[in-house]
Amino acid sequence: MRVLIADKFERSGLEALQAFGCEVIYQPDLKDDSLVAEIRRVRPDVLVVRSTRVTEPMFDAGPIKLVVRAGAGYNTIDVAAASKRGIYVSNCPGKNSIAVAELAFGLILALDRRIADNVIELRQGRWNKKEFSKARGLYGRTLGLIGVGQIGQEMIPRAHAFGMKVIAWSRSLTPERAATLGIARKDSPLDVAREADVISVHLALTPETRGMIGAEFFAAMREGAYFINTSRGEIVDQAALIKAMRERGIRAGLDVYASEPTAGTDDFNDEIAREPNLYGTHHIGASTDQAQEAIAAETVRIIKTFKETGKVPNVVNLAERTPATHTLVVRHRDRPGVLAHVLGAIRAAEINVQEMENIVFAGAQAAIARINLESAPSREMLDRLQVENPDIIELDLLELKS
Ligand SMILES: NC(=O)c1ccc[n+]([C@@H]2O[C@H](COP(=O)([O-])OP(=O)(O)OC[C@H]3O[C@@H](n4cnc5c(N)ncnc54)[C@H](O)[C@@H]3O)[C@@H](O)[C@H]2O)c1
Ligand SMILES: O=C(O)CC[C@@H](O)C(=O)O
Repeated sequence: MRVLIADKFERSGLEALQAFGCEVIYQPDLKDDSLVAEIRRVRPDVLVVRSTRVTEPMFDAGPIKLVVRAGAGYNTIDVAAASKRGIYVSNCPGKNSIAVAELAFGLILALDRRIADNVIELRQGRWNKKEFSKARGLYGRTLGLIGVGQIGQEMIPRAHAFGMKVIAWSRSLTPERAATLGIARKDSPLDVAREADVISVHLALTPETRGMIGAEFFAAMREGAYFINTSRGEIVDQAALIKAMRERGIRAGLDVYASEPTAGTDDFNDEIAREPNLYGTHHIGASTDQAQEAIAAETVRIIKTFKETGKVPNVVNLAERTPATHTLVVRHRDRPGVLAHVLGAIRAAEINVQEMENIVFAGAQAAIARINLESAPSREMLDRLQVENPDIIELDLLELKS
């Protein structure tokens, strides 16, 4: 199996892939046209990326079967184009969530004590205890989470350790789950904005979350509250944030920006970087040794499983629901030709097959096939099938509940 790695990747992961027989091509600086050209030249089975964008021309350039996002967010991959071609896209959920929560807390503490400004003045040879002695402190304050996925959940015990109360909105957060986590559930992001002293955003970037945190949200925030975003820049309306920083004293800690470069070093001239109320980092949330080792190990597990079983862990682009309306259950003797016979009849009736599985009983004398179909075969067709093939023991048709 040939694996092209088009981003920075841990040595331990490279060695592990080679150890179980993968041919590894490690080209961390490839992107855009140079990546298309390399895919055409190398013809990889698997493409591994971090922030590198994966676009449709890359899928047309070679026989890629699997794209592994060595990280959590996969908005930089054209998942729709992959799905159209039957190419798996997998990610490494939860493997860098502690690192991101640590950075989010670093930003919260830094904003509260204005640590970066302290350091800058000290480096300039200026003692300014008078100015920097003003801080609110975190104890007893309220942290508001927008999104309680893997990272959001890591924020909770850290906030509790600082004596903070936690409130949260997340699209699937139930009151029971909130109670288990020891947090208060809010009905909307705006309810969180109104009640929190510190807000931290931990959403995936999707068409629904793009621009979700905008002017109304910032207007609802408490004057002078802190706003942290380590998820994706595009979730926030940056112009509205800058306005809130200038007019309402909102302090922001950002690790991500809609305009951020994909390369490791580049110019960055976004106006937000010059705002005095911004403490910004360089999309480094996931960049601890621990997190990168864990991401590499998970990437290796995904590729090893694929190589050895044909199955892929953590796939993000399988259909949640197919157009299947019925399941045909075929109990049969485990002999050649039975399933071909059934499938032939289904094809003749012009019925499309969706999912299909065949399980075999101990001793390999009998098996059951479950075939999900886009419409129901007629009773007459089922009766005929059974008469025509003595290896079919029984046929059942189940209607799928919508
Ligand atoms: N700064 C970094 O280096 C860094 C590192 C890891 C992840 N991230 C970003 O943080 C995001 C969250 O990571 P995670 O590990 O917690 O992921 P996760 O999948 O565990 O959580 C994602 C959250 O987004 C919510 N969500 C998804 N689609 C939504 C929709 N349409 N509407 C409302 N909510 C929706 C989910 O309900 C969940 O709460 C990632 O998607 C990634 O973009 C950044
Ligand atoms: O790989 C990185 O450095 C960033 C990864 C991060 O944004 C993620 O979504 O996991």
